[in-house]
Amino acid sequence: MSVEFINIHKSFDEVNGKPKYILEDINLKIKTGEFICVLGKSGCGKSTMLNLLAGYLKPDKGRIIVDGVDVNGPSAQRGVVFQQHALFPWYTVKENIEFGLKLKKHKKSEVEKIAKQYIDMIGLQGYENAYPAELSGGMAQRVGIARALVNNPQVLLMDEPLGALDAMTRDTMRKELIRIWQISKKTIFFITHSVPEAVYLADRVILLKQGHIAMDTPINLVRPRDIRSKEFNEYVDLFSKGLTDGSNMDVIVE
Ligand SMILES: Nc1ncnc2c1ncn2[C@@H]1O[C@H](COP(=O)(O)OP(=O)(O)OP(=O)(O)O)[C@@H](O)[C@H]1O
Repeated sequence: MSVEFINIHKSFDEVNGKPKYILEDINLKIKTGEFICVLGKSGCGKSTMLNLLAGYLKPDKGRIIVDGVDVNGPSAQRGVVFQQHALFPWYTVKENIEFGLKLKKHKKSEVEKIAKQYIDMIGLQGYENAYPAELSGGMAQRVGIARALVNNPQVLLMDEPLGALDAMTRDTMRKELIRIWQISKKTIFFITHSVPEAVYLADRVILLKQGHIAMDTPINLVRPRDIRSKEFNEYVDLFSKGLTDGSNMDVIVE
């Protein structure tokens, strides 16, 4: 599904009777199946953009259009994965994945078949009956991703989904995510603080700065990407410079 932000303005407060815009005049077109990474300093409005697209927030002005239809609230077409995977601790891996489907009143045999398909996709065969407390952070996050995928959303919204993981697991999960994306062909809107993560994952990087799109840059590198290559690191330098402007930075440059 394609996504379009048109003239989006969003404020939470007013200053001297005027809205204090967190996002101001955001215009962005995302193609079906495109992997977009949004980079930006803390507080620049990344999550606000994601929450608007998810339908959790309403813009002051402007429209968000998904495949020709205005976003007016949350929809199963748009699956969300957060940094904290929010699994039900009292449910097993299989039950957590089945939960969303059960709500839609599928047949039991169908629910089991779909859950199995997603357990295979995330490589957790053998852990079907494990509880979240028995899983590593990376495994739990994979369950979180499967739970978002199970309703077959056409757009996947990911808010720092790998942020809480250690460096090695994070690296594995990036590769895993590319594999899942290549199989499922979803449109992905992915927020990160990590410049190399954005360069590794994205078809296109959007750099947000003080509520504006400061850069909108395609990554012209074949996959799988070599993080040690000169070209990869030229992109990392480009976005790092774009973010810092010589000022104090809170960006991870691994
Ligand atoms: N519900 C809300 N009410 C009031 N202010 C809010 C609300 N949500 C976000 N803000 C403010 O909007 C600004 C942007 O927040 P947002 O969470 O979008 O930033 P972010 O770029 O995702 O930051 P981070 O990288 O730290 O998650 C911040 O100044 C934040 O305090």
